[in-house]
Amino acid sequence: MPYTSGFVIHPFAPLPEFQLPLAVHIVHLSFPNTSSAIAKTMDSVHEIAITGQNLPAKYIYTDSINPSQDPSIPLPLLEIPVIDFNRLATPSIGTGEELERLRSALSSYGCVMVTNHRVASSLMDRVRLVFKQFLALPMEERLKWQKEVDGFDGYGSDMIVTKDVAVVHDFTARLRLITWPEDRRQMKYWPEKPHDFREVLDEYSSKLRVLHDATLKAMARSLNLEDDSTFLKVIREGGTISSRFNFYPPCPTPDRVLGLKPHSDGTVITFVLQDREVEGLQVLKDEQWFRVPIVADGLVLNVGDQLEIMSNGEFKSPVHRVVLNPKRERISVVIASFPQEGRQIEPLEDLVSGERPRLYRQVKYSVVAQVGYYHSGMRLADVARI
Ligand SMILES: O=C(O)CCC(=O)C(=O)O
Ligand SMILES: [Fe+2]
Repeated sequence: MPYTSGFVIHPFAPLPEFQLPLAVHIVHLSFPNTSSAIAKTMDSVHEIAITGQNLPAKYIYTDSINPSQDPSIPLPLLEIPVIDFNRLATPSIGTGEELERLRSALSSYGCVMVTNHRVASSLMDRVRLVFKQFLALPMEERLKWQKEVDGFDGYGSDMIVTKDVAVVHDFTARLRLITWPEDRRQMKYWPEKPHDFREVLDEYSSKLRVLHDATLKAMARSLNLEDDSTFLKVIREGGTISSRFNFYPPCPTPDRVLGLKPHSDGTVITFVLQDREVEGLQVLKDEQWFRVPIVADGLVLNVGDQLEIMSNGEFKSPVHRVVLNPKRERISVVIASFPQEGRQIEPLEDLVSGERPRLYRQVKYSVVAQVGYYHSGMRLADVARI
């Protein structure tokens, strides 16, 4: 089995244009914004955490999530390659070397720890703080920003798209907000409490956009692409950048419940701002799970499936998951970029040659299909593989 129990690559053949099979149905986990709905949300992850209810079965894996691992021995720490963004962006101090380090890290690990990224540590702390303040608000206040039944933006558990299989749910509550382009922002889901939430997210997301754009350009340069905006164009031409605030409550049985199931991101690229104190992110490398270290002020950069395909496999989109801490809650804040809905994604011609044949077929980006793959334990990059 390639990953862990509970994560199996489904054998069914890739579907033309990545329509989900007819048997797929959508289970909505959020509730309509009515007062009677408030009682129902007592079942939500956040309320389970607050009231200490026993965990409903839908969150529990029947096998340990780490069957081959002695739970008393902690997993090894990932020696995640560290990339100095300042070196990438300042030609006079060795851009070439750092570009090669970036290329090599993204082709083997698929993730790097970015330092010297010009995002102030105080701003990163404010982002963590406003989310913690939001989480501490009374439920009625949080529910004002709740997702619609079939929407993606807002606060709540994710929509689950399943095949006929029983999907184990992630033990997390999330707040997802599109941040760019500005005319795609849906302000009705942007919390007004704490009072500076919007201002802090606006500032953080604009700083991250600069980092995002420069990083995608550096990635293109590291592959010697003639036009260093090649990857960036996919975002600029109708794509979006989203923020996702993840909350993982403490869990007394962390060997049977996951914060996020094993997945690779369906993004172009993803930046993860981790909790300052509580670990939880793990990456699968050479069929072994590793803990991702907390690096003060570092941002974890993950290649997403869209970029793995466009780079014809030069960059790998890493499988990762989030485990829970028995005593402490954890948060993370993700900024990720996506192509326009319906855009065709395929390997760049420049990266296909006699020595390196085309490895992926063309796929159409669809957010619903992406969520479906996620819950079925499939990677888009595997499904698209020729
Ligand atoms: O919480 C984390 O550290 C990672 C979150 C993540 O993988 C995701 O939101 O896709
Ligand atoms: Fe992820």
